Amino acid sequence: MTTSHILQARDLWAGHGGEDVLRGVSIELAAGQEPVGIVGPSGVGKSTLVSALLGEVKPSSGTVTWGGRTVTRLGRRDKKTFKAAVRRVSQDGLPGIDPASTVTHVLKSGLTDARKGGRPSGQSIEDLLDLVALEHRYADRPLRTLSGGERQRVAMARALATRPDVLLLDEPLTALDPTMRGEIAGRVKETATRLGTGVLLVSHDLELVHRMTSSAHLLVDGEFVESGPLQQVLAESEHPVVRELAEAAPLAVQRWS
Ligand SMILES: Nc1ncnc2c1ncn2[C@@H]1O[C@H](COP(=O)(O)OP(=O)(O)OP(=O)(O)O)[C@@H](O)[C@H]1O
Repeated sequence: MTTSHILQARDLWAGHGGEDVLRGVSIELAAGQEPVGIVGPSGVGKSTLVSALLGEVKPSSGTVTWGGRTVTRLGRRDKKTFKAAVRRVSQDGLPGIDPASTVTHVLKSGLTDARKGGRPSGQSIEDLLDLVALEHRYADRPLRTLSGGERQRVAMARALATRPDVLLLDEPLTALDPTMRGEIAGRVKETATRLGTGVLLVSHDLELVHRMTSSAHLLVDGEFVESGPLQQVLAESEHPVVRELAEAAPLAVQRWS
């Protein structure tokens, strides 16, 4: 039995090269929670927040904790548990992985992470391919032969292999065409609901955020300037940057009833 912990940032200030990008962000993520979105213009710190939540960027002030422990100071054993419990899928798909690796090899690494982190996932390679609508014949394909969108789907399947408590999705489906993006988003949402995985979705794609999450934070210059159901925030906010986003939003998101 694995215990599920809360991943929490409190009054987080963090950035790069001694310069803070995030200025006092607080957020809580946990298993069983409704998916949450983060929306904001380019360069406001969305990816930095995800990196800080994973302990890759150290706060200059404030805290990021998992089950009450500081994520940058987890011991070896807790790190393995954390790695399986909190998973990221980024725009890059599968950075740092040998392009000659097969899809099966990549997915097995996810299942290994699950085992090392004490999360027996019980899923087969075929189950994982089904989650992201990839045919089973993809199992033997080397990564270098996959399209960008197919790689992103393999990355998503690998992240789901541990049945994580929290999934951090940082522009995870940008390489997919809109139809496939909608299809995979639907499957991920359904899988996350079934597994009780809490999802944080960072995206420029307002339609995707609207579709996958029930509430969103609007991040501007490193601060959450609005939070709530995306349509409502876009309709009601008087913040000038949010107004700009609202005016550029697709009609399906602008329609507020
Ligand atoms: N490794 C790094 N070293 C130095 N500066 C960085 C680094 N990573 C990000 N930054 C800077 O931090 C700021 C925030 O970047 P971040 O990637 O978090 O923004 P973002 O909101 O995710 O942007 P986008 O929507 O364009 O992906 C930017 O000004 C960026 O140039």
